[in-house]
Amino acid sequence: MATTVKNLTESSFLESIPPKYVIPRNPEDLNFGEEEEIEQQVPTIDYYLLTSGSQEERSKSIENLRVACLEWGFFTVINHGVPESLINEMLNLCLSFFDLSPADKSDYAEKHVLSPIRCGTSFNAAVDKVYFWRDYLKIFVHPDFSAPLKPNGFREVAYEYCTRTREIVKELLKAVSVSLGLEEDYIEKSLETKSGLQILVANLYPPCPQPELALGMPPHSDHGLLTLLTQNEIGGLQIKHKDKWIDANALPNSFMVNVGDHMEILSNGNYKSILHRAVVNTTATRVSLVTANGPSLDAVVAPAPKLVNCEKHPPLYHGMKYREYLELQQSNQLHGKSCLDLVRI
Ligand SMILES: O=C(O)CCC(=O)C(=O)O
Ligand SMILES: [Fe+2]
Repeated sequence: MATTVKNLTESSFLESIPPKYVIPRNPEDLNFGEEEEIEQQVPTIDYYLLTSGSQEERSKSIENLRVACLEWGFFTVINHGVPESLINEMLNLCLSFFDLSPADKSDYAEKHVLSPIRCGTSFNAAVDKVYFWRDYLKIFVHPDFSAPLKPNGFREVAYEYCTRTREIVKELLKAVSVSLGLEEDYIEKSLETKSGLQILVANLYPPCPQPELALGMPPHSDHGLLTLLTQNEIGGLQIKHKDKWIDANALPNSFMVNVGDHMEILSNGNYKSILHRAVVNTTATRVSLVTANGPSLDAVVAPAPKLVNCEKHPPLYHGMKYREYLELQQSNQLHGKSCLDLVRI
């Protein structure tokens, strides 16, 4: 297995990064390190008002969600009801997983991209031309729940965490359906999200001696419908908004949510998946905790017929089975929206 970033940084004192981690700069990264401070404008969705508010509050929240998906592809969810203690426990257990010995992790190391438990470094070390400053653990947690045997307690806490976040996604998907002018249960029914794929991803970004030369994750969009992200107190997520990279600074006890490629396809391009990346820093280890929430693996995802009208709104994407898309995206280098480009008409 390729050396993890954690081992690289802990085994000796590093003054510079190995050449394999130096990211070639391209014009889209010109403002690297000069991100605009406009995080206060990132839309916020109050989950309590959306799900338990009055009819008027729900309608207003759905309208906020529509604008967030349309103009940003990204929003922050507050008042979601998941206890902070559960989130912290999950973050700590992920850190403990990365601390396990190589022998304890070997069963999961660099497995096939559709294996239920997989850990490794970079994005896909077998194909990455440059390595990213990131180690990861990816677990399929729905419709079948998997979990590593160690550390102790991981299984129980992950089960609870994933159940709670899936409930939030279910409610958000209903609201997104309505915001697109579809039946409330349209996404649930057409993409069989009751048996939808949920993947829990833990990302570890150890301190990096030359953060301006490396990236934790390259610019990319996510597969699936909605990705929920939380992190320890260290920031690093950036989103591309109106052609500029901006820091996505989390509000306390919130989830950052991004629109995934399959939402873009289903909405026939009305809601675009958002490009994002992770930057690293010299001083602190960052851990981010992601749940990727998608259709059923066997669902064929295509634009909703109601959003297609041959003259004004022709279909913009071919249908493709989610399993095939996922395998394609995860097996190749992660690069912008290159996977989505393959299904664009
Ligand atoms: O750690 C982050 O901020 C980004 C993680 C991410 O984009 C992903 O896991 O897909
Ligand atoms: Fe992502």
